[in-house]
Amino acid sequence: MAPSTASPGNPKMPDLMFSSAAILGTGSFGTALAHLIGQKLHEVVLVGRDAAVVEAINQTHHNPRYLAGASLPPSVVATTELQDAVRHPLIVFGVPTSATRQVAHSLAQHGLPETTVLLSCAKGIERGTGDRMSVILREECPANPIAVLSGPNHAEEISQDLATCAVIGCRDEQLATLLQQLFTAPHFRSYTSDDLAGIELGGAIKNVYAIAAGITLGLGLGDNAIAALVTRALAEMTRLGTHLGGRIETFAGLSGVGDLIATCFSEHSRNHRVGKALGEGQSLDDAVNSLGMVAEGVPNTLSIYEAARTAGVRTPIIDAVHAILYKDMPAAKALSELLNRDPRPETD
Ligand SMILES: NC(=O)C1=CN([C@@H]2O[C@H](COP(=O)(O)OP(=O)(O)OC[C@H]3O[C@@H](n4cnc5c(N)ncnc54)[C@H](O)[C@@H]3O)[C@@H](O)[C@H]2O)C=CC1
Ligand SMILES: O=C(CO)COP(=O)(O)O
Repeated sequence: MAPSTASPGNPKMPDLMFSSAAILGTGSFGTALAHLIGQKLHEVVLVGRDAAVVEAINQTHHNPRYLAGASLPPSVVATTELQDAVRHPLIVFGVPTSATRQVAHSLAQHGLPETTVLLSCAKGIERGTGDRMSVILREECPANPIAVLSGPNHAEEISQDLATCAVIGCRDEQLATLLQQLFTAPHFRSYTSDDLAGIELGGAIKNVYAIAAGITLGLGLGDNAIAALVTRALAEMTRLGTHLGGRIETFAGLSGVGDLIATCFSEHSRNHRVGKALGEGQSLDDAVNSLGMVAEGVPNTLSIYEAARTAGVRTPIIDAVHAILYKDMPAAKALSELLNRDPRPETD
């Protein structure tokens, strides 16, 4: 690996294009990102905890367990050793939100250099603290430059080189531009922003609405119902997200309405699939177990519901999903209660 050098202007900033990277998490998104940036870097190390998945990646350059359609370039190697990540100038977090704090803590204990850039891609907030992932990374690795990436980015489509866009959130403009260069490909366009809160909150909150959209489908409702749901979900996401620190325009962007549309209308979305199973009458346990992958909206319905209650923000759709998932309310009853609330103006 040719390490990046530090900029004389900013000792924390690599002034060259990244030469290599580590991606934490050998799941769907980690694999899709390895496919994407593995074509641009001469070394990408995928770090996973499952030895069988790691071995399959190294032997076949595919990940049949999580993303069967993805082919991985020769630059991508997998390992179970977290220690291997710390020699790379960029570490991408592709583990679920529930694992981010513990993984970041372990990294810090493995001698993480202060110049290493940490890029969070997980979509959720921490239960109990309500912390966004970039806040957790700041707490666990206080000296490191931190950025986030989000948008309508189904792993299945990225790994097939199907076109999409993402937004990279970073307060350091120079670093944002470096990351934008790395996450640019003929089929992948990146934008930059300094609104980390807005980007992360949009990505987290939309997962709850993707479950709601799946429930709507599972209940056999039509296109009008899903369109109405997504529209009111955007209003609710914006109300809650701005209250929690995001900027209003960010919720109208890729990580807000963009990802909301992608997950509410796509069968690729695991959250959507869980919702559909619930709408069809399956139990939450059965729906999650048959998925075999992370559906962030399931734990995040709890963490986001709690954050909304603490903030005192009105969130009827999140409350309805919370009641279906965690209070055994039948989906049809939750829908009826949502529709029969007191009338109100559209824009208050
Ligand atoms: N799959 C997708 O299309 C996208 C996913 N994301 C986000 O990326 C994050 C990861 O999701 P996916 O890759 O889709 O999930 P996944 O279920 O496909 O894979 C999760 C990976 O994380 C690992 N993992 C789970 N718990 C762990 C722990 N405690 N410590 C270390 N590793 C652990 C698993 O072994 C697995 O390799 C989520 O926050 C998700 O919202 C973001 C954009 C798109
Ligand atoms: O966030 C995603 C696409 O942008 C993936 O959504 P799911 O986690 O619901 O599959």
